Amino acid sequence: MTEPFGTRLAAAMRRHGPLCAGIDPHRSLIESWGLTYDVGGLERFALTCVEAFAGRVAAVKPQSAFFEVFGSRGVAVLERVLAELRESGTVTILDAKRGDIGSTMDAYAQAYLAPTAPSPADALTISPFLGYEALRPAIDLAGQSGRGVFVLALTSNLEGPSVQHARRGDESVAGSIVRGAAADNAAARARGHLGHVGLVVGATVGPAVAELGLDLGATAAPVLAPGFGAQGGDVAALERTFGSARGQVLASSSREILAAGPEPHRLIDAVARSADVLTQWAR
Ligand SMILES: O=C(O)c1cc(=O)[nH]c(=O)n1[C@@H]1O[C@H](COP(=O)(O)O)[C@@H](O)[C@H]1O
Repeated sequence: MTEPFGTRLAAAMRRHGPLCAGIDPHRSLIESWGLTYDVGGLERFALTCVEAFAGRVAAVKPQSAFFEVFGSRGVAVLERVLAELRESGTVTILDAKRGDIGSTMDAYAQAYLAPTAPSPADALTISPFLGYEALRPAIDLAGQSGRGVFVLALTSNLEGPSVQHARRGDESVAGSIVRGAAADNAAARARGHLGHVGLVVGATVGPAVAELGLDLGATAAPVLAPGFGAQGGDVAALERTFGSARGQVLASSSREILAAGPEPHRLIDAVARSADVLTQWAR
């Protein structure tokens, strides 16, 4: 894999619009598709998503938890999903929010981001709340392998601000994460490219980016913005939150798109509708 993650993702966003389609096989969704909530139903659901999304969307984000809930057979389905998306050339972001002490983080990095990873993704979501530098093995290995990471900064859930807005001196926790990503993307930024260290900033965080004084535009970070759709985030919310950094934003939507299933053509239409709206906004 020679081309860096940031440039591959930017090309996919230009081609398909800045939408990431999430594969979150909730029990209620599987059942609403007329499937049984078991490994067979999971597999049918997830592979239908692959059929609809592969080659049609900038990125696909399978949520690991919904596969892990079925044990090793569910993880095998996740591995198949990643393999089929990889074969189609679609950018994959595995949402597993890994974060641990550095020596353990190294094993997570080997598991998902190494050239030898058994079931690699193009990028992995990671959690910095054991300290940004604890993530170093994943950040560095991703860069070396042409892969990426998305570091949680301002999450879309109501509980996030109690940690992420906290300050030490003048700097908020989120601010220190944004500063870390900017430093790790400095070389890509100097070349005018997106870097391999992305940030997660929810589409629902409202004025927090501005209030905390975060300059996302200076980070060269791709910004994954979950919360678009089912959690209430829309284009107006994205504009309020990201403004001039809009060119870096990859909005992510799961339930709103998945509710259009099970017919693949309806999923394809749902993705196209969201991608169109986002493309108009990002211009
Ligand atoms: O990292 C994420 O993707 C994520 C971060 C965040 O702050 N909020 C958030 O909702 N997510 C994930 O994004 C997806 C949102 O799904 P929907 O609300 O159904 O679109 C879920 O897989 C969440 O785990």
